[in-house]
Amino acid sequence: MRIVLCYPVQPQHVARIQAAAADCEIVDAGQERIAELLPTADIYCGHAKVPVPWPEVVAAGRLKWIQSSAAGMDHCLTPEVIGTEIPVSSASGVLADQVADHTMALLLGLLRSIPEFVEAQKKREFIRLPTRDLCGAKVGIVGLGANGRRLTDVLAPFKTTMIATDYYPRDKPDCVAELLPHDALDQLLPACDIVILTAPLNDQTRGMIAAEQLAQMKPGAVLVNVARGPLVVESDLVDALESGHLGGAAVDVTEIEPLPQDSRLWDAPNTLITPHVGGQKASRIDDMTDLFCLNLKRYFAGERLVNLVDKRLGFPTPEDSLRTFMRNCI
Ligand SMILES: NC(=O)C1=CN([C@@H]2O[C@H](COP(=O)(O)OP(=O)(O)OC[C@H]3O[C@@H](n4cnc5c(N)ncnc54)[C@H](O)[C@@H]3O)[C@@H](O)[C@H]2O)C=CC1
Ligand SMILES: O=C(O)C(=O)CO
Repeated sequence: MRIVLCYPVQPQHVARIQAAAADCEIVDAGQERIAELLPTADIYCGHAKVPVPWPEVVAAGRLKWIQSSAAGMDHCLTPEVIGTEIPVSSASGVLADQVADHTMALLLGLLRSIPEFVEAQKKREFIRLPTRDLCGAKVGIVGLGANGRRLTDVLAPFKTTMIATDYYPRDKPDCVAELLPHDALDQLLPACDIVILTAPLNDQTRGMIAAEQLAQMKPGAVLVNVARGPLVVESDLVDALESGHLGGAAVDVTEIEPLPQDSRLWDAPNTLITPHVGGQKASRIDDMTDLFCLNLKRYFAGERLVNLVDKRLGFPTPEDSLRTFMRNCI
């Protein structure tokens, strides 16, 4: 069997994968050779950022399992892959701490006017500027998976009131006041001072925040997107910021990445943009390799994969999540 890798492994990671899959040939394709080598894979672990010939890969009939090295599955859940029996597992949970940290950095930076203070600092100006409070705010979280749940832990001490929506509205964390079904967005939006997007990108969520939803948000409310850019219709977001209806936006992800030089978002008022770094983490490759090795052992033992994705939905069910696996291990 041949395992093809497309995440930035080093020799020690390859050695660990080899130990977990003794009889397999391991090929580190990297981004440079993934399009060429994926059709030769029995098992694929990675996140190709270049176009991959999925119809050819599926037609070759060789691929038996995809382990994504990303939590977002939009890079590999093409119609061809969804239409096969090939199991797909996600990296959900591996980056949740960092995405929560980054969300807090964006949110607090925006509310406490940090970019304006940095600008003033550069000019050696010691001036007071208006700031806004996180404490006491009503925060809506759209998507209570690994990232959304970790974010509720981190937000809890800030004396906010949290409400959330999720596709599986169960196991409400104690710190969340209300957990609503995914189609109750029109209840969440008008109620919140801050709305944070942590849902996956799929046919249902693409463009879920457009002019109509932005108009439902409270005047002065803030939108934070740490999920995927296409959840939001970016031109509508810029309109809502320019009109002053929204009080600000913080985005780690944009419709097109890198954000095009001529995008209106660059100049939108009260907007913080980071270049999709929410999941950056010192131990990311080590932790991803841990998850892959765990799943390799389970795969060869004929056991159910951790983070097995429901391909129809595009994310793992709560029962298959890494969170449930970890809870059952304790
Ligand atoms: N900014 C970054 O660097 C990162 C971004 N991400 C993005 O964040 C997303 C979420 O990551 P995880 O929490 O790990 O995924 P996850 O798979 O653990 O959770 C997704 C959650 O969203 C819920 N959901 C699905 N459709 C929904 C809808 N229409 N409305 C509300 N909730 C819905 C699901 O029930 C699930 O609980 C990923 O799909 C990925 O696109 C993930 C990691 C890093
Ligand atoms: O894991 C993901 O989906 C990411 O976006 C990481 O950068």
